[in-house]
Amino acid sequence: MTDRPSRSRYSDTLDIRITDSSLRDGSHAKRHQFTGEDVRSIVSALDGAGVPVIEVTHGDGLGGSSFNYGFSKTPEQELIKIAAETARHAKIAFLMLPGLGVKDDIRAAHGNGGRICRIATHCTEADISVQHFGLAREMGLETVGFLMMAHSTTPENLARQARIMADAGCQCVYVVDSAGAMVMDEVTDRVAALVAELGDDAQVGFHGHENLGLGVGNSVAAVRAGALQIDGSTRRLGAGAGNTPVEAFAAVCRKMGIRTGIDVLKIIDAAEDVVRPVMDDECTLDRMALLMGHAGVYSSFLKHAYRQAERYGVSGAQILLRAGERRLVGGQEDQLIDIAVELAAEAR
Ligand SMILES: CC[C@H](O)CC(=O)C(=O)O
Ligand SMILES: [Mn+2]
Repeated sequence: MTDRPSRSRYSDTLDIRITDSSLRDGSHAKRHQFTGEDVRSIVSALDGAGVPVIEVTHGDGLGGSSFNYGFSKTPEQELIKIAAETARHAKIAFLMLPGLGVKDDIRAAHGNGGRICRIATHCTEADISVQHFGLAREMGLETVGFLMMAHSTTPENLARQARIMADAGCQCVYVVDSAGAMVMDEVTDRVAALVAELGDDAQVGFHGHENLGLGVGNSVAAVRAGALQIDGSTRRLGAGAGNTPVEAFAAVCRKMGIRTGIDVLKIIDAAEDVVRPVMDDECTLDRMALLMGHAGVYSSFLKHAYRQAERYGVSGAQILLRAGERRLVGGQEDQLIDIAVELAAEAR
């Protein structure tokens, strides 16, 4: 990728670039229990199907393995190393949230073969990413910025935050629909605002969740508005109802004449034969997931809400609805416990 990306297509051979996040966003759905063998088999299958970028990290990014977010079964740096040793063509990406991960984690991920550093902040807090983008660029890493919970601010504000990331060295800023709460026009407006603001300074990307069943449709809207990088997860393996299914999106792109470099038949097989057996359950659009899209709740809260509902004998749906009312953001997982305690007290 060059420093001054094309605005009309990703490269000479790709119209857009797809990043598969099954081994990072999918970590939420697996309660962070991926093994080295899971990573080896999934990376091998995705790489063989032509997926150009594969993201591997704890679901909450570097340093996420903790009491608050859930401990990893296998250290993420080991998983990144296995992924980099397995991939023959795909680049390995890793995610970090400043504060949860630290600069030494970026250095370690680079040492283990990670080549794309994706830095995520809440959509109004891009300023906390500045030094991390600086470090990543100094190290020769490709950089991506994630503006999370993008439904919760206006396109204009989001564009201002994207400008902060781009000025800090971010080469592609993503509109991140963390809650799967956006409908097509909202995606179009936000992506278009970032494209207008960033011009040739940085590309624009879109990361969707399926909580309203709109992952593929929203991703198409993003591409139409000028996004050149799109995230998805094979078999939707991601938080909430999962992410935009890569195999479905690749098939839709093929029909629309959008070049992704992904072999549709191979990725369909990988989804069924390799990714599904690793999953505990399908990522489904059930009541809890749909409520998240409806109420604008961070998708990674889903498993936490289930756990606290069971622990305190209260309704998981009520926990999520209150989380939406309070506009909780990523990092406030502990407040789900407070809500569950409150609901239990109210029921007495
Ligand atoms: C780092 C937490 C989160 O899962 C990032 C992400 O994928 C999102 O906000 O959707
Ligand atoms: Mn996500």
